[in-house]
Amino acid sequence: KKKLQELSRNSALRNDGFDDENNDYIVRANEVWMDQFQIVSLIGKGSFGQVVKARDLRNNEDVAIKIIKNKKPFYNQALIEIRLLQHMNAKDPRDQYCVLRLRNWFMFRHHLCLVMELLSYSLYDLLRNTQFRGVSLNLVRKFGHQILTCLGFMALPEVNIIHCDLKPENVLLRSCKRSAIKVIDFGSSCHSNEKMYSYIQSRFYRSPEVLLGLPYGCPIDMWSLGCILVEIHTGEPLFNGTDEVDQLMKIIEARRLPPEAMLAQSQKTRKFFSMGPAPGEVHLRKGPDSRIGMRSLHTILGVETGGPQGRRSGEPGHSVVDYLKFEDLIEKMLHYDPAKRITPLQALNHSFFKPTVEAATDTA
Ligand SMILES: COc1ccc(N)cc1-c1cnc(N)c(C(=O)c2cccnc2)n1
Repeated sequence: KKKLQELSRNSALRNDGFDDENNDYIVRANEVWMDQFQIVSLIGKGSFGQVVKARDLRNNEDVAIKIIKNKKPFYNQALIEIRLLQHMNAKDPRDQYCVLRLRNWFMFRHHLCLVMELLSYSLYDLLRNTQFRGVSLNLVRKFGHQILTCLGFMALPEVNIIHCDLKPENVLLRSCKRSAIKVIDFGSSCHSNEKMYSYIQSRFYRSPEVLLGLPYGCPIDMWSLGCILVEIHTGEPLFNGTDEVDQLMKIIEARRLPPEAMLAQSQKTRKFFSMGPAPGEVHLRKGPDSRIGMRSLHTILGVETGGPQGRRSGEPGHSVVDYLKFEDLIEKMLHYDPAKRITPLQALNHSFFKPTVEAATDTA
């Protein structure tokens, strides 16, 4: 057995030559699997494995196949993703809540494979196509409404799932010609009452309660959404921390200090703050206290100065009134206290999503 392990470690003979040194399946274009799936091309790679575009010859449709790494931890996490996707798809039979559809799954050459509907580019790809200048407020409104519909569905008592990794890369256009989107990648997700990890969410989109190691729930996805909606309009991440401490510092610059109660409850406060002599007195460990509140949303969005970098000045749909509504919604999405943070259903009723007189009378 030792000899065989030695052999497989050193030689190219991994999984009979089907795998590379990262336990990823070696993707070969035009390969036909089980007389049904013809591999077309590689779409994306991640820690989980790879995603390929394929032709389902039996159902005559293009699909995306997520080929999970031939390694136990990735296999186990993918089984959770399958269970969550099946649960959500079953609760949304008419496909109304912008959740990725899982078509099928199977084992192939020791790789767990998830067959998914084929979507198009991600919001990150879209941002890149604007040279990171951002998309219009009207498009932000369309994307925001759909993602909130998805979060509202996930927060339903009979669904009760937290995404845990909402970011522009995980929101995909359904087709490159329309603004319809779907939320993907439930590989880090969990049921609200089955939380397994404390180290979750991609850093830029990580909520204060997760940064402070506090109990968390569905509101962590609302925090991420607040960061995402600002980013897709300005073109840049709202809080681009270089590490966890810097991440919270960047948040404090814009949102002032977290509530006393959250700091008192956190076991990680010392990581971010030094405590002053007076009770409740805190000082930032990194950077001067003077940075607190120095980067307001009002300025970042350019509410009264023609939008981000003044680039939207005079553009229809980008008036001060439009921006004041947008700023107010984001303020509520970025409440420190998860219990006070706006919920998806409340957000869907916010004035930012109400049609304006111009838009309503715009019969042109
Ligand atoms: C043509 O398809 C894509 C092109 C670009 C990007 N960024 C994603 C896709 C795409 C299309 N359909 C899908 N179902 C997926 C995924 O599910 C996916 C892609 C990368 C990582 N994780 C999931 N990804």
